[in-house]
Amino acid sequence: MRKPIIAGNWKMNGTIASGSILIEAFNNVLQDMDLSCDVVVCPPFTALERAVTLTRNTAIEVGAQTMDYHDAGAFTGEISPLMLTEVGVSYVIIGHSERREYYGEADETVNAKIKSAFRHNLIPIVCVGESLEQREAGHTLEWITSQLKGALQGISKEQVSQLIIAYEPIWAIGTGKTATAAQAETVCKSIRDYIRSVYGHDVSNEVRIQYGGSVKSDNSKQILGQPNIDGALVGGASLVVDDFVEIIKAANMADV
Ligand SMILES: O=C[C@H](O)COP(=O)(O)O
Repeated sequence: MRKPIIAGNWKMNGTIASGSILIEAFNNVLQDMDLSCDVVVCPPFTALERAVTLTRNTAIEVGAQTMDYHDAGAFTGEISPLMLTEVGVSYVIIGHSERREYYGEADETVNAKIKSAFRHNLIPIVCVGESLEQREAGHTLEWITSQLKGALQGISKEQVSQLIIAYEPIWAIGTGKTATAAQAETVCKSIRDYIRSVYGHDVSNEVRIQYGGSVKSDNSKQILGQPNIDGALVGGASLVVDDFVEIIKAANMADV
């Protein structure tokens, strides 16, 4: 039985003040709910410390949107895993398609970041996903498998069972064009099959796989009801209290 996990990726949005208001609003609603899923918010770096303070003793955990894989050094502009753990962050998104596209993050970097995250007890949320061209050319599964192979090189079975894989088709991110529940399930199942083939049955049963890409309150129930989808990585809708709460409610009801 895998516990669903809903993570809100705020991307480069908001301020410390607006993020605090959002978290307080989530807290107000979630404290009265009987939560059976994990809830994570991933604000921009500058708002992380406040987010950790505001979520102390609540059901909400805090994640970062990326990090460097070095512990320290001459890496101007970067944030290290040590800096994240000092602030009290528990999760880190790694290899988001926007990082891959705009900042040249390759599978080798993603792999180094996952290893670094585990060295510092951060739980990685590892993103994979195909472009529209790849989907239309029928290369989706092959591409996702190659991304996973590169990302998970040298990662132990135990670590694979602890990380989160987020399947995010690039064409569905921020476009309002969601993958159908069936399309998302097909890819998430094939991810689980791949994990089974390399790491065995137990690991594949334990690893949690999220779907991300225009998840909203009105499509979350169907997506989260799929047998191989254990949660969602939510962008835009995670900035709207009612929408994010509805998605959490859908995960709470999902029979995974
Ligand atoms: O990390 C989140 C994803 O990129 C999805 O973003 P979106 O829900 O705005 O499409």
